[in-house]
Amino acid sequence: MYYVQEIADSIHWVGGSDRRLERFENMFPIPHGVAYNSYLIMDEKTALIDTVDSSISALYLENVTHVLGGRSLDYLVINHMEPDHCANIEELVRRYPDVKIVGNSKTFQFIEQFYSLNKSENYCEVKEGDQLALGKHTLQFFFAPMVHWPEVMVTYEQTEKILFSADAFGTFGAHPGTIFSDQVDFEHVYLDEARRYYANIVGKYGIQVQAALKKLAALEIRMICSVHGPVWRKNLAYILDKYDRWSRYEPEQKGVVLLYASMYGNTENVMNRIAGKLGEKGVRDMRMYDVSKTHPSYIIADAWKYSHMVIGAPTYNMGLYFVMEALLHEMAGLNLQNRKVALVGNYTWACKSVPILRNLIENMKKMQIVGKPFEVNSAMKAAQEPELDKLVEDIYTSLIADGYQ
Ligand SMILES: Cc1cc2nc3c(=O)[nH]c(=O)nc-3n(C[C@H](O)[C@H](O)[C@H](O)COP(=O)(O)O)c2cc1C
Repeated sequence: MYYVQEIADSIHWVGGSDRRLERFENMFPIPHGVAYNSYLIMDEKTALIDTVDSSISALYLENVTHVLGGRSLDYLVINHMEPDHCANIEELVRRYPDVKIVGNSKTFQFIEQFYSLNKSENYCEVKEGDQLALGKHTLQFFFAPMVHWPEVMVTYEQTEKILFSADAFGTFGAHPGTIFSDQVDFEHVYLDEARRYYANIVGKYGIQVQAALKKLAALEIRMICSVHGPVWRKNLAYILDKYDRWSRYEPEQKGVVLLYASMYGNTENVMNRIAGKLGEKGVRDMRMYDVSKTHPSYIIADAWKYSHMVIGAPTYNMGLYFVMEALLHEMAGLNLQNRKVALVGNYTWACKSVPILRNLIENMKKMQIVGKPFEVNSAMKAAQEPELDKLVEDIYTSLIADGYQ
């Protein structure tokens, strides 16, 4: 049976949550599920903003039917053509054959690639800044290309001053029973997942996010309605500030992420010793990951959060341990930049891990290698203690120079 909420005068949330799906995009674990939001405006004309994933189609269509209350659907606005928001376009057109589909030229190109609608007479193409009057409400469209697909646009409702923001400001995590960010302890319930969503899905496109934020700064926004996660009606500056920081690749927090690969425990031992020594110096903000154990999306999210990384890995078949190599390629692909990085390499007969690690890091933008990379020949020996202490001191000095307290 339907479940909907009116979020503003005549504007209804008609989405839902999926807590069964193991991996979002078949890649990212989602232990807290995921929410798919769609919004229906009931005015002289009716307008539905985006749709949802096929996993919740049945509930979604009941929601839409219930709110429409026997009326027809006049407009279907497609801000984003990713299938987790578009799965219901064909069914909606079948049910409401006269519905006007509102999008830009790229939207319609993608509709035709994904579906076999053959309903171009229903297309209502908009350009940057165009307006659509529904009665009391007027929608205005702004393009946000590559946040994070080329066709993406956002829709601004002028009367209630609501931004329907597509994937922007979204997060992993199903609705916990409430749909507004101020009804939960966002900082503890959602923030880590919002960062993981941003870093892994939108992170590559910092320049484009910055351009979109600049455009939106000209609007008075009272509510942000993303297609994932909670609706923002209070403290909007909080999430806007996070997006601004994340998209500038500026660390949120001074601190150290230690990530290592290790087969027999010798690299792990050195990483533990580094963390222990940093702890003795008073560093509290540290996260340590075995890259073979933790899904890369979590490590990448923390790399986005913290200012420093220590990366350790063994040499493997004259190269770098595969899992570490894959993770660093992923980080580079997501455009992570502006971090301070210390390196640890291990080998038994010829050390390749250090030069490869150095090369991968130096090929990323604005990365700074801290201290002298520490090489372990199979297992660390007591004679290397002063050298390790020096590296730890260099990491600590760099943290303090960055303002760590
Ligand atoms: C399949 C395999 C390939 C390896 N290839 C190399 C290599 O090309 N060069 C080298 O010096 N050591 C190589 N090693 C040795 C490890 O890098 C070395 O034993 C290291 O100390 C392991 O670190 P860990 O104790 O953290 O796992 C290889 C080890 C394995 C299991």
